Amino acid sequence: MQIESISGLLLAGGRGTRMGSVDKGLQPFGGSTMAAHVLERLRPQVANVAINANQNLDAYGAFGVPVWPDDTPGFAGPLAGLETGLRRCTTPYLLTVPCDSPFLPADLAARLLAGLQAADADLALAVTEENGLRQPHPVFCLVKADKAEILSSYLAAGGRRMDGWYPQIKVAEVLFEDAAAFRNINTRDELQALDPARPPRLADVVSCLSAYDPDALPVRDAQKIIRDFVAPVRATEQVALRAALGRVLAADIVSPINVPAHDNSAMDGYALRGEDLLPDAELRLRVIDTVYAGRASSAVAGKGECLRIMTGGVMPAGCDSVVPQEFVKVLADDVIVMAPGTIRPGDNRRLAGEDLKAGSAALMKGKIIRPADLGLLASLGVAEVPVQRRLRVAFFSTGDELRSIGQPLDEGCVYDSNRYTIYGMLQRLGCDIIDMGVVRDDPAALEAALVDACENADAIITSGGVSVGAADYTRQIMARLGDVTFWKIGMRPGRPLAFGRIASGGKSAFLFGLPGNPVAVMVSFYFFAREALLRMMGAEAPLPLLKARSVAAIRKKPGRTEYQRGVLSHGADGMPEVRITGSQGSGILRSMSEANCMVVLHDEQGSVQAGEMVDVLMFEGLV
Ligand SMILES: Nc1nc2c(c(=O)[nH]1)N[C@H]1C(S)=C(S)[C@@H](COP(=O)(O)OP(=O)(O)OC[C@H]3O[C@@H](n4cnc5c(N)ncnc54)[C@H](O)[C@@H]3O)O[C@H]1N2
Ligand code: MOO
Ligand SMILES: [Mg+2]
Repeated sequence: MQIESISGLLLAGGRGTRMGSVDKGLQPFGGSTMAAHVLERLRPQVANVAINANQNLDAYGAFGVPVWPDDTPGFAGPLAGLETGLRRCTTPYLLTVPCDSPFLPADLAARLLAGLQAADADLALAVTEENGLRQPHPVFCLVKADKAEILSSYLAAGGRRMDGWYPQIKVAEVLFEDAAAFRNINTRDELQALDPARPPRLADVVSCLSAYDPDALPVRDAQKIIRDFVAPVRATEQVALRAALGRVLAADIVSPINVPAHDNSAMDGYALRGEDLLPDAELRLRVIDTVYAGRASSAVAGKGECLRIMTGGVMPAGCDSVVPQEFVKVLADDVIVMAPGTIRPGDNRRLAGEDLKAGSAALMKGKIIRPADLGLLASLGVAEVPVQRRLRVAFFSTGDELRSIGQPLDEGCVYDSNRYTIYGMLQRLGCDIIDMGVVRDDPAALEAALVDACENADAIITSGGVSVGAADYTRQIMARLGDVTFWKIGMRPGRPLAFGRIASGGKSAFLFGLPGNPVAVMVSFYFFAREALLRMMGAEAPLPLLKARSVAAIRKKPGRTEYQRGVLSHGADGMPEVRITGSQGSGILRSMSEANCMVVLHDEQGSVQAGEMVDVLMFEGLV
């Protein structure tokens, strides 16, 4: 075996000066550390692994492999690490890799060995070609272990250059096509930018759009950015079956049994052998036993025999069909007759596993559990189910003019209604809510509220202050706390929207800064926040748009999406029809309350003629 002849050495002995004198290998990366990533890629390629390190020896020791500091003192560079490794190497070859190149090729050892052997060399190093220039990577090298002496005398003479001892040995270069695999990470910025566990930035997500104008953003682009940016919360919990109602299933549920477990009767009647049925003559059968649901019979029906059977009773041996009792004549206690053509073979038999087969997926991960699902799970005997942990959503209203219920309504003030509509919408989604009340138009208060929310919630919903008014501090503070962007969306109502992620105290939360107007807040919630929150909960539940006939003409300009409050009912022909209700001003909550749906008039749509079909979103049944 080739692997058996090679030992691996992770070079982690540097000072990491370019990263601010930190130990590079131990820097967090991709959910662990850079060294852990390199080790993971190196291990399968070699017989054994060791680490060359000069600081934090305990931390490196925690990887469970030998840790060797340089024999040559004074941070003499990677060559000192190579020397240390060669002297301790117990196999014919030593392969070195640096601790700051986490993407190293999976076939590094095999290809260097092939190159070394083909050239009958003592050392093989990796090279790549970038823009026609040959780029050597001398720290990715495979060396014959018996060259330790030569290297030691070079070091002892004060030599430090990686290639300084090449004249004394035979060196082979091995060309690798994938230059990116040798990328090394030198600065904190590179560390962040290349970290596979790094959450995307809004700028990354936005760059996927062909055209992006934050001041004229189409609804569907805003929805796409939000969808691509939010990430599901990973935590799950096990709950008792009833407690799972409305929760999001965290794993597929595989049926442990057939449902039903046996072939059984769908009718109260007589179980018989289909082959006994006569096409054109009356059939007379002898009743040999009775089968009740839950009490099977051991009797076996022979030719001309049947069993009385109840709905749900297990089909007796030999029988494959059931005739309902109202279709037969009972001649005596144990004799029935039936007319020809009353049933066909196989009728009224429910097959084992016709509901669910053992081993098949009964429910898929990501499903929001409804009453039917509870029943289905119960039919499998499942007592507990894994669900996503509830999403924690903090929300508050902003504005000096807002008063809470119970406070006197001072001049120029309004009662805070947004906190109640948001409460209702979040409750229906099944979130754990943190109601943070009203926050004054004061930068310090606003910042404190956002920081508090960020540290305690997965998502934050605010209302007000995202437009351009003089007291709208929200924008500046949100932008300061994280990666937040402000949009003017091509829609009515709900034009301004803030969206992003803020961070504080090592925690982060997705932020939806909804506009203050009471109808705009609801429309923005339903058409932007709802799907994103569901996605964070691990569920995909696109808005269920239906079609209805518009009773009257609706004026509409193409080029923006309009959400009009509507009342859906049934027309004279029984088909659904919708009429627009009340004033459509974005502060008029009464018409929102009167409505039972929203009429959605899309970007490209112009005015609607009476009788034309339009999309509607029903409020009832909407999570
Ligand atoms: N010059 C411009 N002015 C406005 C624009 C614009 O583009 N240029 N956009 C308008 C649109 S559209 C909307 S929507 C609002 C959004 O404004 P804000 O998000 O900054 O919200 P506020 O100014 O704080 O409040 C607007 C309105 O809503 C009432 N409100 C706010 N919060 C509540 C609450 N919790 N309960 C009840 N009512 C609330 C508030 O009193 C205001 O009347 O901006 C337009 N202006
Ligand atoms: O569009 Mo604003 O959002 O009019 O209320
Ligand atoms: Mg404002």
